[in-house]
Amino acid sequence: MTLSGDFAAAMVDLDGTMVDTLGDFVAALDGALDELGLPPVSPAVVSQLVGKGGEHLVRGALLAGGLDAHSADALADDALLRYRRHYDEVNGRYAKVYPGVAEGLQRLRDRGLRLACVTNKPTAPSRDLLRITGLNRHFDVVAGGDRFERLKPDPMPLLQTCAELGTEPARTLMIGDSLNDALAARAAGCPVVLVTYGFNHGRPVREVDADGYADSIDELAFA
Ligand SMILES: O=C(O)COP(=O)(O)O
Ligand SMILES: [Mg+2]
Repeated sequence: MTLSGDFAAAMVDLDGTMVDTLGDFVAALDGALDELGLPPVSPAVVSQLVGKGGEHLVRGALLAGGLDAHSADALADDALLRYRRHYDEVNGRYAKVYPGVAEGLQRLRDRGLRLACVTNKPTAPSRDLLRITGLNRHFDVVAGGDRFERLKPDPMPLLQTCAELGTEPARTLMIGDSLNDALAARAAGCPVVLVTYGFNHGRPVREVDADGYADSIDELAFA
């Protein structure tokens, strides 16, 4: 797809946009659930829970495992700690970079855009995953969810990242895979393109209001 505008930078989401991390999420959740004596959750359920941060993922997995809301809330903090420990262990093991990502990021850089990774995943595992996949060399900034008071879909992570990049939101393209990214971008005043292969909370991504949709980051062209 072709974008028109004078872009100074791009903010790129991580899970579902650059890297298919479903296998890592499933393995880490299963490790935590097993310690708690709970059954594993299916990848299909996990894929609908990804993108809104670890708290949302773990609570959703507990509910999907049959716990009622009260029991899920009571277990949530403990389960989250176990999940994060397992995630750090498996981070990158089952992850796959989507086709066209490395090439697409290189093309954005060749156009002179500065790049930031803006994800609801915490910063440390995000940096590790970008290093493991070799994508880290493209990024000036890696902004994980723990750096901000509020996660996407709040515009705060995008606005603060634009400030760090020194770019105006209107000239900073958001590339994401979900409603979460699109809502954050709209509220921040950033143009937004959604990739068509990601998670989007289990819903068709073209239902989401965005400036465009791309089958790969490498497909992005500029007028
Ligand atoms: O939910 C998460 O932990 C991360 O999701 P995101 O990289 O798509 O923001
Ligand atoms: Mg995502």
